[in-house]
Amino acid sequence: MIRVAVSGACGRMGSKIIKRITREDDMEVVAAIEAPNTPFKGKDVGEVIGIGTIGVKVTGAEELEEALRDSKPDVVVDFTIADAAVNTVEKASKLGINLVVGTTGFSIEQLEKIEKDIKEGDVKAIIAPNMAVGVNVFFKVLEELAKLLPDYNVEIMEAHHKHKKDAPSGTALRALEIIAVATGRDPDKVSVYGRRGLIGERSDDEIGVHAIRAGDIVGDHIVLFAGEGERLEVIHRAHSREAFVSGVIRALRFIEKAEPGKISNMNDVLGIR
Ligand SMILES: NC(=O)c1ccc[n+]([C@@H]2O[C@H](COP(=O)([O-])OP(=O)(O)OC[C@H]3O[C@@H](n4cnc5c(N)ncnc54)[C@H](O)[C@@H]3O)[C@@H](O)[C@H]2O)c1
Ligand SMILES: O=C(O)C1=N[C@H](C(=O)O)CCC1
Repeated sequence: MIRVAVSGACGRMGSKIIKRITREDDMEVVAAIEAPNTPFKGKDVGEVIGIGTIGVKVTGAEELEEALRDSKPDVVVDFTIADAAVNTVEKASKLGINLVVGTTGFSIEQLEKIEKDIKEGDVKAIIAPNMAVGVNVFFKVLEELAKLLPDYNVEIMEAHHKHKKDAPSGTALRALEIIAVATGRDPDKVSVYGRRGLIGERSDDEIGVHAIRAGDIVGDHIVLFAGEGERLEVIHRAHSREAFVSGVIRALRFIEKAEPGKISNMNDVLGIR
């Protein structure tokens, strides 16, 4: 049995991950962590998320370390916000517990700290801004297209629900990085986030990144490659969060095979080269 602690347990993703784990034969939820001083503290997480009692009480993140020591998970899954995920990685790494992190919105400094903690703890970790299988194939297609169409103008557009806190999405930022690196550009130098005013002509080098927030959109990503008289568009649309949850389950089954002390991604899980 894979013993799993879920941080962000009552959120949109955390609750769906817990529901799915309870239906799998080879894994079980052993801890449910929520925001510090959560009103759900002490309640059975199954009751809170509407699946009935599962025998795991919600713990506030102020007691994260004790909760991890007591419940002895093999893996901590984190779908929270960047600051919280950095803390999860620090505590889990110190305790030698493996990690599956789907949280997005990290700063460069936060990513450096995460990398350092995982290295020092010598734990196995899968961190990916998008766990959907289709998105990870989409990344591979983007890399190939960027090499095939190096002088086409690239624009990246993403749309998500109105509750999403970070922008642009982690997925859009990964697409930017993949396309820029594949064409020998520095993503930080060529990215242009939205456009407004008398900005002059577009340079061929730049890559535009645009974020839409509206209603209950689960997650759309559109990348267009435009040349003279034509454009090629690659689109991924998530219809349901189950697409991400399925990726989390695959990551949980893979993690024992990941390299310790290093951050693995969904390419490693899915065998995409
Ligand atoms: N990698 C992927 O496939 C993928 C898919 C969907 C969402 N995400 C990312 O996952 C994150 C969460 O998304 P969501 O839609 O579930 O958000 P959400 O707001 O519904 O859920 C986040 C939960 O984390 C809790 N939380 C806040 N601070 C905490 C702390 N210190 N410790 C523990 N829990 C804490 C919140 O109370 C909330 O219940 C976002 O960064 C989002 O971009 C990634
Ligand atoms: O709902 C969200 O928030 C999502 N965030 C991820 C991102 O930022 O890329 C992936 C899909 C859903």
